[in-house]
Amino acid sequence: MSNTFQVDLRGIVDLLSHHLYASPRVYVRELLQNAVDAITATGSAADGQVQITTGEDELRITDNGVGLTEAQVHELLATIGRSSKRDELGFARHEFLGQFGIGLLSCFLVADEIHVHTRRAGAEPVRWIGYSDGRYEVRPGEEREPGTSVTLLPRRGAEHLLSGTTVRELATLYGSLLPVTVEVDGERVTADAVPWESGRAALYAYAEKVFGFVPFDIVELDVPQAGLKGAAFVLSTPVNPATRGGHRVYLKRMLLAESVEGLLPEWAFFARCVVDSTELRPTASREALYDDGLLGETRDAIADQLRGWLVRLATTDPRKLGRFLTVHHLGVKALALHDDEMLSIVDQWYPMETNMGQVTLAEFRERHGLIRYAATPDEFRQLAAVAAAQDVGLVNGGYVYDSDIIERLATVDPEIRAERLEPADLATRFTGLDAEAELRLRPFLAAVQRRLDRLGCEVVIRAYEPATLPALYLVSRAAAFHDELTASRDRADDIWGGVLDALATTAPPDRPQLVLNARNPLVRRITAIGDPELAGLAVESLYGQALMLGHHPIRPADAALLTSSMLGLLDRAVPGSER
Ligand SMILES: Nc1ncnc2c1ncn2[C@@H]1O[C@H](COP(=O)(O)OP(=O)(O)OP(=O)(O)O)[C@@H](O)[C@H]1O
Repeated sequence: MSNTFQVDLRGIVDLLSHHLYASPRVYVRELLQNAVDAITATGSAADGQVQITTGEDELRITDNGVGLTEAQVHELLATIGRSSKRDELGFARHEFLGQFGIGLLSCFLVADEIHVHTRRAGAEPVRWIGYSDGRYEVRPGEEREPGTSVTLLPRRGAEHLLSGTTVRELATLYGSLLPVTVEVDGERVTADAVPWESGRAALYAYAEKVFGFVPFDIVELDVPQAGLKGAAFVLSTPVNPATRGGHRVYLKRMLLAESVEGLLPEWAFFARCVVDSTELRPTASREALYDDGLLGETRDAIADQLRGWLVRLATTDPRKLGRFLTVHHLGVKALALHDDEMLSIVDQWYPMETNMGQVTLAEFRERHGLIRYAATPDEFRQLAAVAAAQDVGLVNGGYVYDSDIIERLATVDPEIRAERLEPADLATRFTGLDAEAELRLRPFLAAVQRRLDRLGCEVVIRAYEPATLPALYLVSRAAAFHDELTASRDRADDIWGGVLDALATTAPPDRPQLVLNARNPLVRRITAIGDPELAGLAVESLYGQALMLGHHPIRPADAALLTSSMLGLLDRAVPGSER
């Protein structure tokens, strides 16, 4: 025995109201959509008129569309899931907004009765009344022009959803770009033109009004395979790339939603779009885009257009690109750690701080071959001038993400070489003195070494540029670690002190170095004075100055030394004897 499924209308309405549609307010959209489809079916949308009137007891929407015959009323209005908008094979017909045959049911979210008064040209007028409990009646209708009026009698408690203000607001929201004329209580809610066909000035005004910001720039979007046109507004203030921005999407000129995701690739966090598409498909609730192959292609095409904008900006207006990166660099760089395209944009266009000025990594590679970088701002400050004087290019990798970006570039592209420069590496580039000079300076070095021994520092003398720099304090990473340990040891109690001592003994023995510059005139004079006490005070003072220059931490012992050397020098410098 074969039977037919029975459908419980209350169950269906409950399903729609609580699970399919996010809000009962969608009923206005569904009614508008039916009216527009009925007009589309006449083939002359330009003359399409949709009038909505609101009142105490009812809401009415009238269209001059195709209307329905009595047979169609039975077949289409009274059969859930039946739609005139599919072809014989059951596929959605391209020209219509609706496709599922359930939209009208959404009216039961706000009304207990739906009255449809309709006439098809050449047929008799019909009146259909549907009740939320699943009954319906069909009777002959009063004379009327071809077209349809749908009247809703509000459910108790839902009256506010049918009020003039709410309906005007909803009709404007969903329908303002529709290609027919829509009026609510005699007031037109449809615009004369879509924003992206109204010129750039109109687009700027649109962004400000609808999105609430003046865009940094506007990129016009055109994806023919999706019948998509629109605009991307580039944000003029930084945003967190993790907060996914939504886009305003229209399908066949009807608003799908104000905050649609998935239209842009993740890296395009800096843009908000408004688009209209004739080919992209909605989900059944019409609140999101159906994620199919076409959406993927569209995303790729929009990505290309945004990338094209960035590249164009780089060639036509690099200063503007610079401004863009100033605003969005944190986001752009954060994404560059995961996204190869962003990585390449950063590589090509983002100027980084180097000891040769602000240059992009791509330019830097061109000039220096290898990307040498300092991993912290302190290391950079220590090394920048000296490295520049030696003609060693150095990037400050100390800003957020910069070192990681440099390292990732080298991982992604085997052609790119990157190397972290350590202060100690620099010492190997300094020139040693000739044997005779070494011999001559030995007593001097031995004397000053004795004074600096207790600070754990080794004094050496080398010739290097710039000659204006008298001394450098160079710490290798291992030595820096060792220094931190000693500083902690000084502060720790006995138990921890023991542990730290054990660690310290395993730390490599390379001590921080105070490298005096044999090319510096002051250093030359210091090494030549016969007075060992004065020479000692001067070197201690240079030690303090080198510490500060490199932004090294000043330990209590360093501070004490600085004070005593300064006072000692003053004592020597100020003439007169104690009274
Ligand atoms: N104003 C109208 N004029 C003419 N026919 C209409 C009108 N409103 C509804 N209909 C007919 O009733 C059918 C069912 O409408 P309903 O809104 O339930 O579904 P749909 O529009 O086909 O699809 P969807 O569920 O995607 O909105 C429509 O396919 C259409 O044939």
